[in-house]
Amino acid sequence: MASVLTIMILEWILFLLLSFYLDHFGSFQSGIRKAVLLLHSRRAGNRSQSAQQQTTQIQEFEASVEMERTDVIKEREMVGQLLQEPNSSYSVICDNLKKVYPGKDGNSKKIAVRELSLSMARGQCFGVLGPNGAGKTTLINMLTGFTKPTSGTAYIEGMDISLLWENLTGREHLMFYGRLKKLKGAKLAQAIEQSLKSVRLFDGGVPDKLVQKYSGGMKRRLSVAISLIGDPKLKTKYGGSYVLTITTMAAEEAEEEVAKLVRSISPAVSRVYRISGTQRFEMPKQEVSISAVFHVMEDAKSRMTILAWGLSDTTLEDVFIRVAKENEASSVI
Ligand SMILES: Nc1ncnc2c1ncn2[C@@H]1O[C@H](COP(=O)(O)OP(=O)(O)OP(=O)(O)O)[C@@H](O)[C@H]1O
Repeated sequence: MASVLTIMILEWILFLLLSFYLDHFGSFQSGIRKAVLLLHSRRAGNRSQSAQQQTTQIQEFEASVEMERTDVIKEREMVGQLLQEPNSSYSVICDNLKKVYPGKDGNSKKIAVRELSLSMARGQCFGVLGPNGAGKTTLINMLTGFTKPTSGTAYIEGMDISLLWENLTGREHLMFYGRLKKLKGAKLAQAIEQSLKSVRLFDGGVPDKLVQKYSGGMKRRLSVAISLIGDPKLKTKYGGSYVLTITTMAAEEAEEEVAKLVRSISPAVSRVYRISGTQRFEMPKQEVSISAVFHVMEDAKSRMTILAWGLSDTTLEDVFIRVAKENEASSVI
């Protein structure tokens, strides 16, 4: 009888401890993680750290104990190898790239990108997939210099991104990317000037200001210039056109007459927009001669009221509007 009672008391103590443990730490698996983490943070003398820091540590710790997939391990090894023996057929190499955003309004810090290592071969089309919040934008922003990595770095054509960006001027950025695209000397200088002008960053000493002094909009315009400098394939495909802008009275009849007139120059003309009497048209260069446009416009001016008109080459803005329109159309389909 005494031994039965002893066993019951022991069981009672055991279950009491077990229920206390589960109540405190949740499930077995996460409980073990948290318990180890708490132990770890206590050892490190972090008793006074806030709950916010603890949450971030939990995130990091859980990430580190998760088993890495074999392809991820292989990629990491590959990057290690490439960093030791540089290979020019890889144009982008990310080496343990990490981004942690600081916590705001009582929220904990956010690990957006966790020690990402990967290599992209030159000419390779590389897709980044992931659910909302997976860190795709943050990765691209780090690679394009809009966000500074918290740790780790990336090499683009062998150049370390952590040495760039905020302490360079707009002109220096374009010089860097122009050189990546094999432009040199006068051609490079010309391409830089053109790019800066096309995104309206040329005047007022703006090209020689540090990018850290640029506003958000100026940075975005610089990134458009960067993406197009030296390799205008994006621009040639969408930009092999003249742009004709004509302003008449804002009356349907006058506007339609102008549209008819412009279509007589080339059937492939397309109207970009029509706003209060101002219409913008695009005409494929191979089908239109500048002299024909002048001829038609002079004739039109003698017959109707043309308040203003102008002919120009496609600007980056036109290219952007066209690409955005095509995207919009394909997403509707
Ligand atoms: N500036 C910021 N400050 C704090 N947290 C941020 C900031 N930018 C992004 N985050 C957070 O970092 C995580 C990754 O965001 P990111 O925008 O990189 O994801 P994404 O994969 O591009 O998402 P989506 O597919 O929705 O565009 C998200 O949880 C997001 O809330």
